[in-house]
Amino acid sequence: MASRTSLNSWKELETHAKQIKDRHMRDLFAEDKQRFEHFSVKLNRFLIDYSKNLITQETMDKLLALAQETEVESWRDAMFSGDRINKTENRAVLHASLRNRSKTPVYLDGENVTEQVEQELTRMEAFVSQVRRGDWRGYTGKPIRDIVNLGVGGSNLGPQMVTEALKNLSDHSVRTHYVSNVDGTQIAEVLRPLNPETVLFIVSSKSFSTTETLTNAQTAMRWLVSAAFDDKAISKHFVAVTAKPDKAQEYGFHPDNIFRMWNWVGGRFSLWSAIGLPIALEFGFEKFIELLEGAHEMDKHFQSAPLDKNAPVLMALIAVWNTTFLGCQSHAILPYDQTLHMLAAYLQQAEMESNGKSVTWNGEAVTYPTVASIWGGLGINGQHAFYQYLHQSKNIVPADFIGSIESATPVKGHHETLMANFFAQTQALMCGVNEEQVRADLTVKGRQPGFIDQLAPHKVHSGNRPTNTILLKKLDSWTLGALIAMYEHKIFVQGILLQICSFDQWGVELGKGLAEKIQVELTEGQANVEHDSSTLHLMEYYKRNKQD
Ligand SMILES: O=P(O)(O)OC[C@H]1O[C@](O)(CO)[C@@H](O)[C@@H]1O
Repeated sequence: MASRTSLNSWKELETHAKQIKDRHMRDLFAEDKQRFEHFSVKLNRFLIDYSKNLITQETMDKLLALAQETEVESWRDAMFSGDRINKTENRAVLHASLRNRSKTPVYLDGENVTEQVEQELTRMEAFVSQVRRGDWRGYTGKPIRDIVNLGVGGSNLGPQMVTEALKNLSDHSVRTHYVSNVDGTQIAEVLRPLNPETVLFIVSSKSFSTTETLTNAQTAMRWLVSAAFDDKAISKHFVAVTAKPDKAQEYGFHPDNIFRMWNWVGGRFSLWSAIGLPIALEFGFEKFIELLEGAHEMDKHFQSAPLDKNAPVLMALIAVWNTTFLGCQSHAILPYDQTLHMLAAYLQQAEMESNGKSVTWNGEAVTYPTVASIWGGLGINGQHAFYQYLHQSKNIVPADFIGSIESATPVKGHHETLMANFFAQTQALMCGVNEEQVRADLTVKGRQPGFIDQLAPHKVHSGNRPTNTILLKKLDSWTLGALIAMYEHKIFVQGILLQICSFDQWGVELGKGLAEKIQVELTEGQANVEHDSSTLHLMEYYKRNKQD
């Protein structure tokens, strides 16, 4: 297969990027009064405006030609129909089947995946209603009040992000808590106020071999048994979610307490599976289904909309344009919605674990920047923290601004202030303010010429800083499902455009393997002299001072 850099569209984009770098978005807006209409898409319950990027129609035509040349549509169809597009792990990529509310059959190795998903959803529904109705009882016969999810990465971030995002919709039948870190502080703090009689633990691990999660599971089991004085209490207080049910059984879980996921779901794309159990427990099964329905609507849009109106495709093209062709190295996620305070952390894993790679799917070194580093946080708080950097740093950081027309929790006088900032920021980042305007402004304010000379350069904002604006009608489970699915598909399309396998994560293995060896050396023996001198000395210093 031809390398990406040899494609006509790629070469044209490289040339075009050099030409457009000297243009300012301010002028592009002045030249095209219809710019918003040209560069925005309206979807059911949300709108995406990508007009505040350094693009023209020519740019979009060339980017769309790249999508054609890289056969985005046939890759997309291959994914939905269960082809093994995760080549390095020889796996299908079927997370969209988890929310296939149309229930169209999808076959993998002769088995109907849709049927398997429906069966597991039925089991989840029964379990959720048992727990929420108070029929699932703990070892002293009391109903469950607190759910503690033990999982890390994809087995934590998705459910926790969604739980936080929908917090205001909880009826408080149960409360969910999350423990992901193996640092004992987290589990100790979470368990401290809880009553073992009324806690249900979910051990969430696709592989059921993640040390951090299994260490937390052991601690939680000890905590429970030391209160119940009976190992049998475990089956009333522990369920597992995994793609390796045999391992969970070996660990002592009864088959009825094991919820299934599958190898064809990547951990970071798994919140739609039983990994989302904490969401269903806290908000009810109906809300969980609404989340799936919103995502399914996005799947249908992704599958059917023409490329130039296709939200995930457009978002991916813009991301590749900014990162690969214009050289921006990071990307900020800036929600103006308190409930989305974990979105940046969630997307960090989704995007960076998927596309943070430097070989193509053929194993050749990539010669172009792939994915930006993803970071961010609540917009309004960021304005008083890191936005200085966004506005005036030498580095250009493209950003996604995400806000809602209706507040999730209306409080008189708050939402307009929030949204005024939301709109002001993308305008300021795009337009900036030049020295002439700064001087004129200071003069009107009656400042002395000497003072103006001194201050003016500091007040200049170059502008021309790219942003996407995503405006939701209201953050609810349906819209959230659609939003997350949009980002998932964006990440996938980015991978296709860049010739990267988005669904493996080999880069996490080296450190994991080393940690296993070092843990033995820390607990049982000497540090291996073959470590580099920094690691060796750090370990020795650690051991010496720990003993002292
Ligand atoms: O669900 P598991 O198998 O415990 O894995 C947790 C996380 O660890 C990773 O494998 C990275 O180490 C992620 O991809 C995954 O989401």
